Amino acid sequence: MGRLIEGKWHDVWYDTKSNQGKFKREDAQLRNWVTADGSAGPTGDSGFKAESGRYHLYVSLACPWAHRTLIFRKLKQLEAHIDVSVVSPDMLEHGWTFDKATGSSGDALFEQSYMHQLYTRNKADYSGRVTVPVLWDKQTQRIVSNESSEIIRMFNSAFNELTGNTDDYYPEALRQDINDINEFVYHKINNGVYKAGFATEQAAYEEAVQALFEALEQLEQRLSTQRYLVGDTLTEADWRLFTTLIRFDSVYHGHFKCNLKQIEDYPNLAGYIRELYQWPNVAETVDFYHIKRHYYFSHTMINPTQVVPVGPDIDYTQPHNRG
Ligand SMILES: N[C@@H](CCC(=O)N[C@@H](CS)C(=O)NCC(=O)O)C(=O)O
Repeated sequence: MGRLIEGKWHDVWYDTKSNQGKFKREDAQLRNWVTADGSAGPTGDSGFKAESGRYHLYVSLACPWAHRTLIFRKLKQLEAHIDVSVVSPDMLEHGWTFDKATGSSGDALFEQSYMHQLYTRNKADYSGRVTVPVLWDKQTQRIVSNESSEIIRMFNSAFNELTGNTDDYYPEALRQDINDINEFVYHKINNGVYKAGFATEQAAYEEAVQALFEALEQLEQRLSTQRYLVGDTLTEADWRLFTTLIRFDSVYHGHFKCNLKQIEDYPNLAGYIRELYQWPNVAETVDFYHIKRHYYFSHTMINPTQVVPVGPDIDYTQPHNRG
């Protein structure tokens, strides 16, 4: 794990010392948008028109943020239009790699060894973390975006004319409600598990775990009276929650010490993740080998032996019993 400083790779862990042992996530820096006509999106430059074969998606199958983009690629039938490279689950001194011997598909575009080389290809003197997912533009040879929440919005609508798929996971009428629940889920759950897992002081850890489990209780209640996070419409908010919940019992519960309960202990949440897991084409985006291997093997300051646990053994194909 490390970061680029003016284009040079440095192998450093997150700095929690200056922040009372608390993990603080940095904002993604590369924030352009693919749009149907190539006009500028809410941020960044124009010139990224939705075209078949023009964009390439770099992901880790372990990463919950990258996982969102893989799900949207399936839901919106973009497989024929956007190809993918998968990094190795092992993220050690070089950060994300394309080492085929340890589970990467290889870098389909440039046959590079390391993800940080893609960032310096985009900007030679780049400074910042080298994260996945990344959406790359083959035409301008630039990174369009390294922010998953925005990549899924592009996938949701920009390519509709190409695919003919007009399913909408961010419908106009529900946007305020979706934004509100996203905000809650992001801070308390998606990033909440990381705040617990990467905390380096007891108080910081306990604070994060309390907030996380209070939030899970609230979601369990919410799903007792409605099918999805925003009423009875499945939206992006559900997919954003799903990628954290599906990793919870396998890695966050043990590795990140989020162990007051498992998701399996919450009847509504347990049924809900099964329903989403069983959604057409979604199960094939879930790879528990990459998920467990990445966290337990890469975070050597949390798990120095790098031993990956065998369990838990959970059947997500069981009936979800949600009507
Ligand atoms: N805001 C980003 C966060 C992505 C992110 O943090 N990805 C993790 C993998 S789960 C990563 O690449 N971490 C490497 C690092 O922080 O150095 C997004 O949602 O796309």
